[in-house]
Amino acid sequence: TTIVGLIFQDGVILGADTRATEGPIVCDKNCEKIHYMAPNIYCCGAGTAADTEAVTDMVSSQLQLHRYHTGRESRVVTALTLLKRHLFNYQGYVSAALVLGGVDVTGPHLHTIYPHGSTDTLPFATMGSGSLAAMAVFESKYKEGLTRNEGIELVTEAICSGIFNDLGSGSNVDVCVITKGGKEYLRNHLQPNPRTYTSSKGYSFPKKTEVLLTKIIPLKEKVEIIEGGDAM
Ligand SMILES: C#CCCCC(=O)N[C@@H](Cc1ccccc1)C(=O)N[C@@H](CC(C)C)B(O)O
Repeated sequence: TTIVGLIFQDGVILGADTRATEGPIVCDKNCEKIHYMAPNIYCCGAGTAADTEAVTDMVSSQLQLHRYHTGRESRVVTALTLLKRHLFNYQGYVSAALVLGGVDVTGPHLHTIYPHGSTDTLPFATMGSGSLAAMAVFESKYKEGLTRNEGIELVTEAICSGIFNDLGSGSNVDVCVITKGGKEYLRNHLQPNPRTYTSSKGYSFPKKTEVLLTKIIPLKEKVEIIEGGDAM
C-alpha cells in the first residue's frame, strides 16, 4: 500500500493506491483504502485490510454517537484519540497504519497513527510499503500554500511513485479533498494501469500457425524389473 496526506491552502488532501495483496498474489485490483470517519474527516489505511476496515468503522460509529450527544461537528483530534487508545490497548496486534485527515472548527489537521498507538502531527505524511517512494516525492516537491490543483497533482504523483516502484502498491489513484466547505471523494481519480483488452472472441491465430506433431514416439518396449529393490 501507498497512502498519503498533505495540508494545502484550503484544507487537507488524502490519497491512496488500490492494490490488496496476499503474498505475491494481488487479491484485489481496485480496493478502497480511504475510509469515511465523519462528514469532515477521512482516514487512509495500510496494513491488514480487515484491521484497517474494522478500526476505522468502529471509530466512525463512535464519532457519530458523540455528534448526537454534543450536537456538534466531530473534531479530528477526537478521531485521533479514539484510534490511538484502541491501537495502544492492543499493543500492536491490530495491524492498522493510518493517515488521518480532516477540517474542523480548529482548522485543517493531518496525522499518522501507527499500529502500536503512536501518532504524529504533520504537514505531509506517507504510510504503507510504498511510503518511502511517496515520501521522496513529498520531500522534493512539497511546499506550504499549495492550491487545490497543485495539491491534487502532488498527491497523485506521490501515489504513482508507490504504484510504479513498490510491488505492494498498484492499479489506481484514489483522492479525497477536504475543505471547510465540504469534501470531494475522487474514486479512481487516475487509472494509470488500464487492462489492455484482448479480442472479445478470445485469442485467434491465423490458420496453419500450429505445428502438428505427426511423429508418434513409441513407448519403451521393455521395462526393467529391479530385483530386491527396497520398498519406497
Ligand atoms: C482482499 C483481500 C485480502 C486482503 C489481505 C490483506 O490484508 N492484505 C494486506 C497485506 C497483508 C497484511 C497482513 C497479512 C497478509 C497480507 C494488504 O494488501 N494491505 C494493503 C492495505 C489493505 C487495506 C488492502 B497495503 O498495506 O499493502
